[in-house]
Amino acid sequence: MIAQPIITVNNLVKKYGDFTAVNGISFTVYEGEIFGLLGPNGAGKTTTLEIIETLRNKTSGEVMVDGFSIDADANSIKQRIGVQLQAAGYYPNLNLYELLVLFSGLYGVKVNPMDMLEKVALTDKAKAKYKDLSGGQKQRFSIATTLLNNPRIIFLDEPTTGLDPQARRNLWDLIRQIRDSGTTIVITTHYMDEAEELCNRVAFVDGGRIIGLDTPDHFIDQLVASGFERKKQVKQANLEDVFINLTGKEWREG
Ligand SMILES: Nc1ncnc2c1ncn2[C@@H]1O[C@H](COP(=O)(O)OP(=O)(O)OP(=O)(O)O)[C@@H](O)[C@H]1O
Repeated sequence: MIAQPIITVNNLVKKYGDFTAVNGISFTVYEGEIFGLLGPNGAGKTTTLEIIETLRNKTSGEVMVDGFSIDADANSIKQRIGVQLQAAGYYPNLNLYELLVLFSGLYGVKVNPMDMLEKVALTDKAKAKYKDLSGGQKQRFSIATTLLNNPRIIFLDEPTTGLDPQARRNLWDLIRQIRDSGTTIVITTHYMDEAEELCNRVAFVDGGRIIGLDTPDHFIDQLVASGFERKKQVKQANLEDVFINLTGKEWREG
């Protein structure tokens, strides 16, 4: 099957006054892939995502999402994408079940909150408040909210930052499950092991430009072929493997 483009970004520019945060970025995301935007702090990743999500205005360039232009059809795009809400949007007096009822109402969709919680292994937390969840549970709940409108694409901005090794790995499984069920995923991360593990393709962004775009395997093979060698011989395992081996793989936080 030929991969179909689902997001095309063409020569995207975003200026904040005199400062150019995004400086002529172009890339295509294909249906059904996990696409990673990688790069140092301040590279322009979040700005690029927020423009694609129709949450931020661009200065110039073209963006098409699932056949719709961000200029002409922002509302159609909003209906087809899932975006993580800022934690501030989680009303403190409502429990997870009630929050999902509220958000699905805002989207104008009918969902069974327990089905959504089951997708992210939080059914036993239905009556809990968001603030009382662990870091991993908060991230999983936030991912559940992106799935409410049965989106074609979800956007995850640093979804595993601050999580312990088990919680990260469990979140990777969840993200892969979502991809395997047919949803395209665009993700930013500062963890290269995560990008290598999850992403079908990655774009490196630096200074508002894309400086490389390929599969993780290709990037690594090319670097090795160029004669690159690690300074220190790497051991067969690392401290994270020790952590997982000692503490187990199961979900720790309920
Ligand atoms: N509203 C704003 N006004 C002015 N400058 C901004 C604004 N938002 C972002 N910037 C600047 O634009 C640049 C790109 O920011 P952006 O958040 O897109 O980077 P990022 O790649 O997502 O970084 P990080 O990895 O730290 O999240 C940064 O230099 C940032 O300070």
